[in-house]
Amino acid sequence: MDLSCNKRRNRLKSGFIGIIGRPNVGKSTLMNAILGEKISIATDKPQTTRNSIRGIYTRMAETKGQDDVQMIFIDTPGIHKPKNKLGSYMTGMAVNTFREVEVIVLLVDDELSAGTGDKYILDLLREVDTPKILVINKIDKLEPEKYRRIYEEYQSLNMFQAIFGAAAIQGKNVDAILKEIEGSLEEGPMYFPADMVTDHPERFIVSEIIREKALLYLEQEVPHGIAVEIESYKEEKNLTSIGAVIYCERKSHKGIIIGKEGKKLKGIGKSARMEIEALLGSKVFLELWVKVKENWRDSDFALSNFGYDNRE
Ligand SMILES: Nc1nc2c(ncn2[C@@H]2O[C@H](COP(=O)(O)OP(=O)(O)OP(=O)(O)O)[C@@H](O)[C@H]2O)c(=O)[nH]1
Repeated sequence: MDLSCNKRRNRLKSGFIGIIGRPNVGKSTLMNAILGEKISIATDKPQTTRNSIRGIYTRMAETKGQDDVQMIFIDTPGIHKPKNKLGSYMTGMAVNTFREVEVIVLLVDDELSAGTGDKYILDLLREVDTPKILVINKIDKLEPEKYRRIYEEYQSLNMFQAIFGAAAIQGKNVDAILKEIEGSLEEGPMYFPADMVTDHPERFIVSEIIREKALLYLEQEVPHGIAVEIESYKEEKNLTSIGAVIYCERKSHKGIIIGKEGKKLKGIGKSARMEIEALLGSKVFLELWVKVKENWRDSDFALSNFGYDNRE
């Protein structure tokens, strides 16, 4: 009898997966559905995600003979034709991601012929031979006929090893997507401990929550020229004190963010605080300031200052 097989550990399949797609298509929502935790912020305003955020999905096999799996997801910034330096930075980061990952998951929610910018992404994708999976997201609100058209249009490109319909917001078909990804992974190392869901420090997630709340509260006329910087972060027994600055590009925006009698800023602070308290599991004292930094999206200095510098 071969006793050695009793000691044999399950095989581990692991790898990096890039979730890509046009702004607002549901990438963050899909990643959150996979991870079951809120790692990446999701709003209905495009270009919400600026940094590549890693989410780590680990599944340890329940029975012998099954594989253990670790998938490290990279939630890339919305890709679009660059209009300024921040735009170039975001696109540059996304293209680098295509080359580094084991699998690319492209999310779409419309027909290519709708001219929504997916063509631009496809052109970039053609440059790499990484395996690609297509996810047609938001099927909960797509007419079946339209879904069929999107499906056929993408299928005719012969670029994808599999095409799925999904409703990330309901977690619909997420398991099937995971299974397909798993099929493309090879035996590899355990990159992160099994209980880790992100390699980003809590501070960063906190700043993203504040940015999300600010975007949700702001009027249409304030563009995406806001950034959040955590100035102080002090953890005490049952209280975390956080001081953060919301930077905007124009003086007139500052007034909008603060609102009449400071009401808007208070609202942003309150909803951010409640979510941060849930994240940290402690009481939070959150102080917010608003400062103007003109044209920060076109300034190399400000970009690297806010952590958006991709030059090694
Ligand atoms: N109806 C419907 N809405 C969805 C679905 N998935 C995402 N959304 C919504 O679409 C909006 C954008 O979702 P995000 O996950 O922030 O999109 P994103 O692609 O990460 O956006 P960027 O960060 O701008 O690149 C949010 O309002 C989501 O709630 C879905 O399956 N169905």
